[in-house]
Amino acid sequence: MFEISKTFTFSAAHSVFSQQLNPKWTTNTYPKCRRLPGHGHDYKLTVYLCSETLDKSQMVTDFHHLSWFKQFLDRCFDHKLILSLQDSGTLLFLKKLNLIDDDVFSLPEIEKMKPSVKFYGVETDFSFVSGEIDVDAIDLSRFIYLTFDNFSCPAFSEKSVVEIDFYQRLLDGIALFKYSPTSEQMAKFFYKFINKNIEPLGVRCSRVSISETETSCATYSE
Ligand SMILES: Nc1nc2c(c(=O)[nH]1)N=C([C@H](O)[C@H](O)COP(=O)(O)OP(=O)(O)OP(=O)(O)O)CN2
Repeated sequence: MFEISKTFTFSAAHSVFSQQLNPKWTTNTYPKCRRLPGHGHDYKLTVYLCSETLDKSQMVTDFHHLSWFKQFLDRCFDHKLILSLQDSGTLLFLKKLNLIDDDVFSLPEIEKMKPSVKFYGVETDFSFVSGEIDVDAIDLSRFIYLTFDNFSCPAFSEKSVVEIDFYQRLLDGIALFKYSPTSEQMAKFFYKFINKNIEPLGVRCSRVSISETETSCATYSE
């Protein structure tokens, strides 16, 4: 069996609402990773691909054949704040901004004008989808991961310019993850996503490792 690996980096923040520290095992009992505004990491993500045989280039596959994944990371993870749809704090925050109601995401009107935003998502079967939200609301239960870009809205007053800038910076910067954004859940997400999308290339992702810091790492394989 051959195995190759390629390492990617991206900078992102997350809020780990699920953190619960056991005082018997740590002197740091305050779960600081739960803080809602999030904390950032320079993530290091290593993707391992395996194959029994080599292709016509005498490779498992060319390292460049992962450039689609690099593009996905740059567009959907780099400089995002990853929040969880399981986190009651995240849901309350988005509800207070009139962005969600139950499981439905929609854009609030700004001074009677209708905004629009592009979305990039990974659905529950791990397929990638993209589109535009304007008048339509979207059902959040379709997604394991959802992020936004290019929020825009016509502006006719100084007040709406400020409000549009607020929603643009907020929405272009947040990503909603179905699970808690721990290294473990993110490693599993990337493993499943890569395997779903790399199948036509004739190779398999054997594992994914993620490091948030120089000294910590989580790996997922099946
Ligand atoms: N098993 C996991 N443990 C922790 C995770 C995780 O995803 N899986 N995440 C965190 C936090 O995100 C934290 O910011 C990073 O972890 P940590 O290694 O504790 O980082 P520090 O730099 O604060 O560690 P020190 O070695 O104490 O300086 C926490 N745990």
